[in-house]
Amino acid sequence: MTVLKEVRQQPHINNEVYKHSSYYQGLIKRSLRYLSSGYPVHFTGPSGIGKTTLALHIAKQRNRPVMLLNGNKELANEDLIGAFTGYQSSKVKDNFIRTVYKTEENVTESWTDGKLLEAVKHGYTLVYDEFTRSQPEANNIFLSILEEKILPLYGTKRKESFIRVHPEFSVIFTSNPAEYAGVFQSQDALLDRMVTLPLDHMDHQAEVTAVISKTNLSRESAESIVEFVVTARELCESNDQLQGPSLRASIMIAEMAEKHDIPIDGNDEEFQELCLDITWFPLQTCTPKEKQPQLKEKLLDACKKIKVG
Ligand SMILES: Nc1ncnc2c1ncn2[C@@H]1O[C@H](COP(=O)(O)OP(=O)(O)OP(=O)(O)O)[C@@H](O)[C@H]1O
Repeated sequence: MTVLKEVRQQPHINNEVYKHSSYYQGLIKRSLRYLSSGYPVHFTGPSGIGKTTLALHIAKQRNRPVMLLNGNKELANEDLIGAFTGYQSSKVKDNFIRTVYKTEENVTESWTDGKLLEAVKHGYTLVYDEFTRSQPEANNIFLSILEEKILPLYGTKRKESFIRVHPEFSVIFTSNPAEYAGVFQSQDALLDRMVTLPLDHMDHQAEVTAVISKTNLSRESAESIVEFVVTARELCESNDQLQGPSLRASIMIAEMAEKHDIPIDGNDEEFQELCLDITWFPLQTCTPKEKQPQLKEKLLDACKKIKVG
């Protein structure tokens, strides 16, 4: 199970993108409103568009400890609630009177709280990333949390049968749409209890700001890279959620060029290779086979147009 606990050390999130975008400011304000009214928020959209970053940013605004939980198909109730993890024994030897030797041994089972139990008990903000990757059975527990505000402790051999959810506890879910491989169809009942906000790729300016905030590149360089990636994205023919190269592609090209002193110049062979390496595969996944040969040419043409300075 991949569980990362972020309690005191909150992840550093550069919020330049959100600061300068009225779209994100509105989204953040509304999300915080839903969360503070007890409704979980769910960001859904294609890979690499910034769902997790946004969820963590919003979680941080709530001024409660933030816990990040990654969905995966191995996630089980004992990871979420907790489990008895072994035995603790203590032994007392009493030889105070020489002729009398007394020993007393106590054995108790030791319990470790699961991540969800900890978050629910102490009122953390939980970011449940890619929750649809977990088995629906594991996610069922969220129904009681969201509806009855209790966390049932079934199957744990604990004396109490449930614990009450802390009033400050809240959850932000993220997911890629259900068509993605390896993702389980999420339960309707669970989706019915959250406010689902579909996200799409960032707009051009927001994407440029994100690239600048991740590198030391000039605005002009970031603009050229994003322009190329957006052109590549627009070449994508599929209507489903596999939408070609994402913001991640723009950041990768920018970081690689910066780190390895590759000139941001469409006539430079190394830069052309970089453009193709980063965008070709995601583009291929959303293009019919018969159109793929021409596509490489189109990508290269778009890359060749880049000239900074
Ligand atoms: N506001 C932002 N400012 C700067 N960089 C950002 C911002 N949002 C996202 N990024 C960067 O874009 C990349 C993708 O972001 P993120 O992982 O949040 O996307 P995602 O939609 O959750 O992706 P996936 O579905 O694959 O998990 C990361 O490198 C992240 O740091």
